[in-house]
Amino acid sequence: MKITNAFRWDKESVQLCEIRVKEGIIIEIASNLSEEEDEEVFDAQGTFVSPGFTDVHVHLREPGGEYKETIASGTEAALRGGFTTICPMPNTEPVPDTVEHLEALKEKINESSLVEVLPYAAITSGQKGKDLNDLKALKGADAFAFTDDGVGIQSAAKMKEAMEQAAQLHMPIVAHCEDNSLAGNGVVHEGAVSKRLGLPGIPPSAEAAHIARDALLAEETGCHYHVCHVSSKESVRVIRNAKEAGIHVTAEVTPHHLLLTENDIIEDDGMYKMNPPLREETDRQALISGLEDGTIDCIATDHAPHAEHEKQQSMKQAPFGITGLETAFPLLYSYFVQRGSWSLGQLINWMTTAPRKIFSLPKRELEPMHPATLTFIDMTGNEKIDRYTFSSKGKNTPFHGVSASGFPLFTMISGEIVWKGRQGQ
Ligand SMILES: NC(=O)N[C@@H](CC(=O)O)C(=O)O
Ligand SMILES: [Zn+2]
Repeated sequence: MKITNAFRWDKESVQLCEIRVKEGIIIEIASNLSEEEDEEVFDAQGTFVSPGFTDVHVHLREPGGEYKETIASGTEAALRGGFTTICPMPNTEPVPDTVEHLEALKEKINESSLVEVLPYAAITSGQKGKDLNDLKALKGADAFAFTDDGVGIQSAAKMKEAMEQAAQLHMPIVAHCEDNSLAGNGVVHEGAVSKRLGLPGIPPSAEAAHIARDALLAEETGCHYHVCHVSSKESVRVIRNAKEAGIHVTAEVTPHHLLLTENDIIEDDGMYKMNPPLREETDRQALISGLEDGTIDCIATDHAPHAEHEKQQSMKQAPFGITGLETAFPLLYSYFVQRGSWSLGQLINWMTTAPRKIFSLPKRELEPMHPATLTFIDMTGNEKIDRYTFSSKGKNTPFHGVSASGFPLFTMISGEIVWKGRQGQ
């Protein structure tokens, strides 16, 4: 197959290109490729082509929470957002905390996923923070990495034990950093908005204290420690210091923490409730500079679908989380790339190469010998985000009605167009 009329990021600028694909693999890329007899031609219609995005932090809810999302609906949302590899978190029912549970989950994934799905296994039994799982056996059953995301591991001793074992297995420990004794029953950032709305707050130290503790444990044990959804300037500082000390720490940031602050919360509205919470403008700026200077390694959506009746409640009642797969690229492209803060190359790197490098996944570059697993993005059109058109069952986004460019037009996996939903919409 010859892909024509596509633009790509070529070192410093966007260039028109043609891509030859044989048996699902990219074999040639040039501004003009020769004609081959009887070759199928795919007209990319002037879209921008990128390797499919990788998201190392999503919630698919299956098994146990199928009313919020299923593997089928979540992976369709991934395709629609341009993601071709996603890593679901283990806060499901049951939790993938045994080989049996993980195997059952992998079977469900084989049956219904539309993209590559690499599931995490939990660190502790039932994610209760008490009994360590058989990490060696879970690695043997292809766990992507270990995490109790959704909840922080409260005991430092338990975290150390997990890291000791993970280090021996050369597997990362991925952490939702939250000290419950500091977070309490908080629902928003502890600050102006928690005061104005009379809601219990979550101080930044609830996150940063865990990161500091765990960075020391990672140093002691030699474990690779990855921090989920960093939200505060204090956390960025702690991670920067840890990296400077040579500790193997990596970190991710979500689009919503890069784009929103507590000031976007006008009233007591469950749609703005997420964990960690939206913080202050100085935090948002620290996250942006942390990403730009390499303190934060990659972007992950923390796609957290919930049912409408759950999110249309007040802050105290609604569950934490917002969806992200179908809005991540357009929002970041429109806000940071179109306005000139980032190059397209930077954004693509944080959503493709960087997350794969953190977790030593096979590279997916726009280069010969790499799989033709590609996302084609419409860079010129502009449309309003409409949560009712989401493939995800979770319509819970605070970005409904926001105008953006950069929506994927089609997604290709190993040379096959597997999604072209936006055509003619
Ligand atoms: N981020 C959230 O607000 N919620 C996540 C849990 C998590 O990632 O911590 C969820 O499972 O809904
Ligand atoms: Zn989390």
